[in-house]
Amino acid sequence: MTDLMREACLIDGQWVTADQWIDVDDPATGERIGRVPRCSGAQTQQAIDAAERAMGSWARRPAKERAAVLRRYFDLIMARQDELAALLTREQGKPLAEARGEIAYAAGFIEWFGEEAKRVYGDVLPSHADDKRIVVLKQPIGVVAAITPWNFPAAMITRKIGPALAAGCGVVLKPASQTPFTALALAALAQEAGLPDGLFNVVTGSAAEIGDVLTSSETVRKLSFTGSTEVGAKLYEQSAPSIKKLSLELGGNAPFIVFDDADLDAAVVGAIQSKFRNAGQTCVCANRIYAQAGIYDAFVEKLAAATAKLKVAPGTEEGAEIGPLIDDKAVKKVREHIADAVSQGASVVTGGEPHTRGGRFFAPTVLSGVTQSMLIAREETFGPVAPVFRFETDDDAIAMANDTPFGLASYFYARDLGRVWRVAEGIEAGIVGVNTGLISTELAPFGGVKLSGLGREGSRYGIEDYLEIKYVCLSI
Ligand SMILES: NC(=O)c1ccc[n+]([C@@H]2O[C@H](COP(=O)([O-])OP(=O)(O)OC[C@H]3O[C@@H](n4cnc5c(N)ncnc54)[C@H](O)[C@@H]3O)[C@@H](O)[C@H]2O)c1
Ligand SMILES: O=C[C@H](O)CS(=O)(=O)O
Repeated sequence: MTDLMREACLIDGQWVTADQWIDVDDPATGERIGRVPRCSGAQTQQAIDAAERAMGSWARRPAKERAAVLRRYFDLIMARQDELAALLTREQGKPLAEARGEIAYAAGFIEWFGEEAKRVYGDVLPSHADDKRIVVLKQPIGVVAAITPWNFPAAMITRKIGPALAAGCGVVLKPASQTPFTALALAALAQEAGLPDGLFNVVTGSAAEIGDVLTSSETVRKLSFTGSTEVGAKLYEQSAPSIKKLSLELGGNAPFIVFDDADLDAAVVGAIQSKFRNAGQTCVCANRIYAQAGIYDAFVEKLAAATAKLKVAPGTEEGAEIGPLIDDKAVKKVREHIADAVSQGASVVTGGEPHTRGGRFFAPTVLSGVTQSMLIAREETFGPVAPVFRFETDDDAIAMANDTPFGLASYFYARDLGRVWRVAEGIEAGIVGVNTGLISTELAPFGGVKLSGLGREGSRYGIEDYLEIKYVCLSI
């Protein structure tokens, strides 16, 4: 059975190391769990060259054959779900139940795009002359560079390699240095599934050094990045000279609106699910909760009561619901947001302090009396803090929700049909959850507008970004 714990990188089908190493720690304990190579720029270039060599024959294989390999890959990931989840929790910290869910979600992208491989259709279009025929081909875009974040160490990877491999592309992946082991385990299983040597490469190391090689390479035709808007903008700029096709899944600042006709108990469940998943460390977490004046006090009371019941514990502990934050910097940002809000008049209804477990554990928190002028309204907290703002009218709610340069996810609870349509159409976001706090599925187009990014991942739309359209004009 394939060994999943790899302290080496995969380049051209070989597991390689480097002269220098990067330590990886367990966010729940701070203890070192292993190390990964600090790959060089030259090794990154070797990975690009390997991906280019391997993709030729892979793309020429019938789609049905590529699909069969991806199906085997899906089956292998699901067969090792528990071990992969345990590895993911050790390096990222999320509760084991959430990690198992992420592994299934991640495998879903491999399954979905394995099937989509067989449905990459071209066109024959009505011609402009009787001696001409117009044919449209769809072909793999070329070598893909993928750079991924630490908060979903499996799903953010397969959301990229799934469509890339299905389209016939070669891939070089740079995972986050905080969570490399899940990526390397996925690479080991890809080898077992039968992906050709060199088609899928994983390099760990200095983000800037590896990023420079990936963005400046003219062999790399596509960059798919998930992470902060700040880094995304930098990579966008670095990619410009080589005119790459980019997918950017960036930061968010999701509004969660509760109208006075909402089912309050359902809204509380949805707010808890959206806000506290992964201890608030997801790009689609409710970052600002707006409650209409007439139900504000009742909603805050219900939300605080449910929040106070959440179990804070290491992800491996039975019943854990809120794991540790990823690092000390994350704890510092949460504390800054709370302190700034309280200094401007907000109140801590529950939580508000680091958890008694110490380390990177933070008590799930509800703030009331929050206003748009506070840091927590303008920045992505990326932690377990639920700030509740009061609003009067529907127009006020839409205006406050849109008062951000971001536009990834948004949520609202209401039952009036006209209100649902007006708000869903008025919110500036790529994703709108109506009477639900959970929107994540490989079957839907995931992505943002404004500073939250470019492109969509998942769904039948997700493979288009890994294809080029070729117009063939036939003279007959
Ligand atoms: N839109 C989405 O789907 C989505 C999903 C998850 C996370 N995110 C966002 O990601 C952020 C948190 O994740 P993070 O802290 O890992 O983000 P980050 O931007 O710091 O890092 C993301 C990845 O980019 C790499 N990186 C950093 N600087 C780089 C550089 N100069 N050149 C090349 N690569 C570089 C990192 O090593 C990591 O692999 C949040 O803003 C969150 O909203 C967005
Ligand atoms: O952090 C953002 C991820 O995209 C989370 S999910 O895909 O919505 O689960």
